[in-house]
Amino acid sequence: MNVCVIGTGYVGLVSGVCFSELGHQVYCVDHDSLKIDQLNEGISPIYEPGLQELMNKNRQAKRLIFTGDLQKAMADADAILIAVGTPANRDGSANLTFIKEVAIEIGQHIRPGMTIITKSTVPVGTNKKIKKWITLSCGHQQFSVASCPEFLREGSAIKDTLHMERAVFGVEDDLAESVLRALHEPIQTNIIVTTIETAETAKYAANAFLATKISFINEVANVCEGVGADVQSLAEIIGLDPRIGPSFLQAGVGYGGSCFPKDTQAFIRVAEDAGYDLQIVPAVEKVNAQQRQRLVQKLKTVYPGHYLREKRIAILGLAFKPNTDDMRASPAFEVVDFLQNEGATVIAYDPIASAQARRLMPELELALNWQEAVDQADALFVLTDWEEFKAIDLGELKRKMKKPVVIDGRNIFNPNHMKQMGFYYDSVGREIVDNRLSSLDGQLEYHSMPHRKAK
Ligand SMILES: NC(=O)c1ccc[n+]([C@@H]2O[C@H](COP(=O)([O-])OP(=O)(O)OC[C@H]3O[C@@H](n4cnc5c(N)ncnc54)[C@H](O)[C@@H]3O)[C@@H](O)[C@H]2O)c1
Ligand SMILES: O=c1ccn([C@@H]2O[C@H](COP(=O)(O)OP(=O)(O)O[C@H]3O[C@H](CO)[C@@H](O)[C@H](O)[C@H]3O)[C@@H](O)[C@H]2O)c(=O)[nH]1
Repeated sequence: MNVCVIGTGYVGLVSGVCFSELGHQVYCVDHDSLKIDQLNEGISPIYEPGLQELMNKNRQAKRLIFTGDLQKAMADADAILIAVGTPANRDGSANLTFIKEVAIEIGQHIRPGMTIITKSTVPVGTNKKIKKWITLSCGHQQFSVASCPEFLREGSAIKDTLHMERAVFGVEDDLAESVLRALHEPIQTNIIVTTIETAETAKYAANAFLATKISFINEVANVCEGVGADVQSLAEIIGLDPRIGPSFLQAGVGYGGSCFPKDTQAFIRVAEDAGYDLQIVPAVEKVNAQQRQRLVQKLKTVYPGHYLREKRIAILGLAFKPNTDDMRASPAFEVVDFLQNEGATVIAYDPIASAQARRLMPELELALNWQEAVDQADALFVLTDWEEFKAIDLGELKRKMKKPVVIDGRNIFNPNHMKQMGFYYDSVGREIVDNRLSSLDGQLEYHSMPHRKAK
């Protein structure tokens, strides 16, 4: 079938590439002409494993075309996918400016029988508005709208699309359902056909639930620190119960990214508009914000008072998660800010996100590799669980650092191993090894066991 995808960001580009891989003829449109030029040169503007290769394979097969010309892209389209951004307004509600612009532009080129499918994450009622905006623009209603929310994760977006766990079709009529079925035809998956309102709300509910799991395990981790329990072992124990499940129970510095922070906020606003005051989701956000603060405070144990002045602090990991260059709402922003405000000199390294960091954090000193970042550092924070960091030679790490202090915001190292190696090591919610400081031979100014509760 002929498909037009509007927006070539993380969702639009991945959808366009994957639907062309499935055999559809796909036009991808963006109003950012630099992006379109780059794509036409065969360069993906985002880092996503396998994306550039699959994109070029389908470009060469002429199944995938990038253009800034919406009219041309829509000319023969059966399905038009909207995949533009829905960032947060100041009050947390979803900003629909891009959606409205696109709807009006679609109305200028639409032909009877076309189906407009929203992939962007939008508040309930948005597809009705899209229908209204298109109608006002084209003067008729001989088209269908549908909500097909996107559930891909960055870092595994191709796999998540080609092998999706479910496809949700929020439809208003049989035409929209048949178009969505044909679009997804080669994919073996669970298909749920429902109302547009349910599909729209399901996306927010899914993200709010996943964020809740993370904040829940982070709270449990904080309790673990007080009672001397180990959150990773605990997560395994509770995760073996199929009613709970093992995923999204990784404690750490909290969630970031372009979705959870903005979608939890938007969901709160959606509920408010519907006359319901959400209780759980605001608490999830609060725990997430607190989690970053707790991590940086851990350094106070080592360097009290004006504890960071003239200290050199290394950061490993700037992306909000591994296998992406995306830094949107990354915990790194808050951690770096905090350390710099305390007078520390911060030097960071990320295997992929450094180019983004140069743009988004121009003041931040960037290292070319982890060795350069940790060289002569008084402490190291791990903020992203890249495989590269898990494989770090701990002997080399210790030799390079001025003080062997590691605060691990992603629990990537083994606490006992770190202790044996003579590190001062703290992580999130893991058993505190009682004599972890004794091996440092007085290298550190301050020794205490802050997490053990006095009984
Ligand atoms: N990033 C994810 O992992 C993810 C996953 C699921 C859902 N979503 C949702 O999908 C939507 C898109 O997210 P994203 O991360 O891909 O955003 P993005 O910012 O990476 O990409 C959006 C693209 O749309 C383009 N655009 C904006 N207005 C346009 C217009 N009028 N015409 C043509 N192009 C236009 C922008 O230039 C940009 O390239 C959001 O609603 C988001 O919440 C994102
Ligand atoms: O156990 C966990 C799992 C994740 N995270 C963090 O949570 C954030 C989000 O991770 P993840 O969900 O893997 O990445 P996203 O690409 O943001 O994907 C989420 O947001 C997308 C946009 O809506 C949805 O499509 C996906 O289904 C949903 O998982 C990251 O900072 C992770 O480090 C944790 O701290 N602990």
